[in-house]
Amino acid sequence: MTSAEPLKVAVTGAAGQIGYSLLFRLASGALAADRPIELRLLEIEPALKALEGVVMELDDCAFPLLAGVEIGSDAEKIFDGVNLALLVGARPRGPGMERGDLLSANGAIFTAQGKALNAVAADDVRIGVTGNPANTNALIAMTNAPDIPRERFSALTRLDHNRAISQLAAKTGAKVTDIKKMTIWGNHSATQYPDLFHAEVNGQNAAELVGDQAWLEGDFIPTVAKRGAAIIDARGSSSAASAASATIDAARDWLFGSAQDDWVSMAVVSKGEYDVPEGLISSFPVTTSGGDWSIVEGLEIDDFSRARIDASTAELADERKAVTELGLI
Ligand SMILES: NC(=O)c1ccc[n+]([C@@H]2O[C@H](COP(=O)([O-])OP(=O)(O)OC[C@H]3O[C@@H](n4cnc5c(N)ncnc54)[C@H](O)[C@@H]3O)[C@@H](O)[C@H]2O)c1
Ligand SMILES: O=C(O)C[C@H](O)C(=O)O
Repeated sequence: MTSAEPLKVAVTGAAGQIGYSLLFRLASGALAADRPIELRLLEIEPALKALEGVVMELDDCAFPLLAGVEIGSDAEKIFDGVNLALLVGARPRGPGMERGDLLSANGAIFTAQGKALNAVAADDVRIGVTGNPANTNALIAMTNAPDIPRERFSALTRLDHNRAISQLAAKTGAKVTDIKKMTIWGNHSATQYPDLFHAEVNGQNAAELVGDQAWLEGDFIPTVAKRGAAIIDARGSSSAASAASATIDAARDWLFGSAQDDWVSMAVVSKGEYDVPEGLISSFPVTTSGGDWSIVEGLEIDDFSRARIDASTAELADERKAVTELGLI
């Protein structure tokens, strides 16, 4: 496709909270500043009226880059020819729930959407899953789309990555732009492992600079891993604007490339890297270029990190077992 052609971007759950932030940023050029965009918005039938209202608002912004908007509840129509599918639509958790509690409620959405993408998406499609439990939903969609290369599926851990950068910046007094090579390993859940041992602050190793293992274990890791729950407690509903922002960060870097001197966190299918069981969609440090990601290899993993990566990937293996038993994959 030539760069003058609109990028066709599907968003599911478009009438939801995240959708309300995401659509306006997509349409205003946050994904591709010089490329027209066509939005394909999928919702369940009862939410289509609300979605019509959101489309009126999109119209009213007169966004120069917005080349068209289509809405509907038929996934095969909405996904037809899409270059990017952002799968956001799923029920959020409430207070006291873990994201894994949503497996049976949300899993079935991703079998149907995986099949529809398999049937009608563009050959170059990339699929980013934000709806929770994101890693296992991405696994379900990937397994139900056998003709789409497995590398085209990713689950969102960029929000966790951004949260970790923000916490480290606050601790060290650095700017967020001074922080590089942050990594989130594992599941987008409370078992995730935000890793400071490879992160850098102005080129200096972050764990050494902080020099405070008690803060790292007792403050930094739980604050990042439980941030979603803290926001639910404070706001009464789950993170939305920050989730939309991270969804765009992740898609932009995937499609158009990440910085040469840095890496980002993406949950992608494992080929056994860092002893993460093959076939799980687990978060890794990745670089991106030309629409492809590659896992940063060769990092030394000490016993502390190993135990945390293993705990989170064990949870992912349990989730895979659960959705296998539910007949979703
Ligand atoms: N990975 C992350 O970092 C991250 C961050 C925040 C939220 N989330 C998750 O994103 C999801 C959406 O959150 P939200 O706050 O926007 O929720 P929301 O309830 O406000 O919106 C979800 C929307 O999805 C729609 N939907 C339900 N089933 C659908 C289907 N089959 N097809 C299309 N649309 C469908 C609903 O009608 C609703 O409008 C939740 O699962 C939430 O937990 C993930
Ligand atoms: O925590 C949640 O349930 C929502 C989201 O996954 C988040 O991390 O904010």
